[in-house]
Amino acid sequence: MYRRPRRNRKSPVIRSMIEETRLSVKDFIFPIFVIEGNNKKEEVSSMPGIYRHSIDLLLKEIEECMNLGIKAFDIFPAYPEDKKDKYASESYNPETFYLQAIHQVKSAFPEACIMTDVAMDPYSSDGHDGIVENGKILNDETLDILGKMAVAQAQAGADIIGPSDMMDGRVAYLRESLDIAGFKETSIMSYTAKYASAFYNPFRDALDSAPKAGDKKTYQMDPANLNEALIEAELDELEGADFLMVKPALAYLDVIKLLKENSQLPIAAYNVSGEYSMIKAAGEKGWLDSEKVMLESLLSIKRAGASIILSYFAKEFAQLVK
Ligand SMILES: NCc1[nH]cc(CCC(=O)O)c1CC(=O)O
Ligand SMILES: [Mg+2]
Repeated sequence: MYRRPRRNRKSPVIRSMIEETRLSVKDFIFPIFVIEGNNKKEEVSSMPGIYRHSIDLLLKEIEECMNLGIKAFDIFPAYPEDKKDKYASESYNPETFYLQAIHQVKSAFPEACIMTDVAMDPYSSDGHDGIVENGKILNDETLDILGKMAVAQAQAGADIIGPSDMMDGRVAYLRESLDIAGFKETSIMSYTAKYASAFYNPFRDALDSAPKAGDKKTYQMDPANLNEALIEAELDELEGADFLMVKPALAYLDVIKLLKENSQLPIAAYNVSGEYSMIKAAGEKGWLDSEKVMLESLLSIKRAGASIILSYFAKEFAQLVK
């Protein structure tokens, strides 16, 4: 035997020299939930270790993360039912607490990178990402609301807006809306290939944003499809997206790899709520070593081709490598 691959595995030093993939705190965007009020920190029941923070405590949380080297955050609002309506009007109300939260975070930490979500669901009384009319989710009529929402978020200080609703034509529409409003430098991270996944449930618990009727299959992609992700990617590139995102991550590593091979844009992957909760739950039961499984899972997402990982594990990862 002349070829013995095991020689390169014989010691920790050699193993670490030949490591092909390395995770860094710089790879991460940490999704964080914000609620109205003061001095509030509520744990999401289906996401142990993940909280909804009022703005004052959100600032503290972000400061802690910044000190750990996490510099990018995706902030999501949880609104009470009485603030929701059919047209998600609260989403672009300049007085609304979410926009204030973005403004305060950006003022306190100008060097942080703040991403926001552009979709109707946290503000929609129907719990859908678009306007619902006779059981249909309207595409073009929804774009106008998304445009107002994106401009309001950019105005509040968002560095990157993340259209997450899978409406057609939204990247072009938002690019134009932002440019006309003078926000030429606001980036767009498109949720390019976002699947109609059962892994989003804990997130919908966190925001109380589950659809009141029906599902999201007429806008989010069928988990069976791969070619369709290429169509979505091509359109988002043409429409002016700065980053392409795949979501969820772990059950869609092939999609991450495919987009990486077919686009020169940076690829992001969203390691979603259910992927987090599964590992946490098995860890709590003592069935898995959740820390090791976390590291292995995050590594697999990067190995597949994602240069940016949105993950609820971001802070824990940073604490671990500190
Ligand atoms: N458009 C809303 C949105 N933005 C991010 C997620 C899910 C994130 C997660 O599960 O962590 C969702 C839920 C959905 O599409 O129903
Ligand atoms: Mg699309």
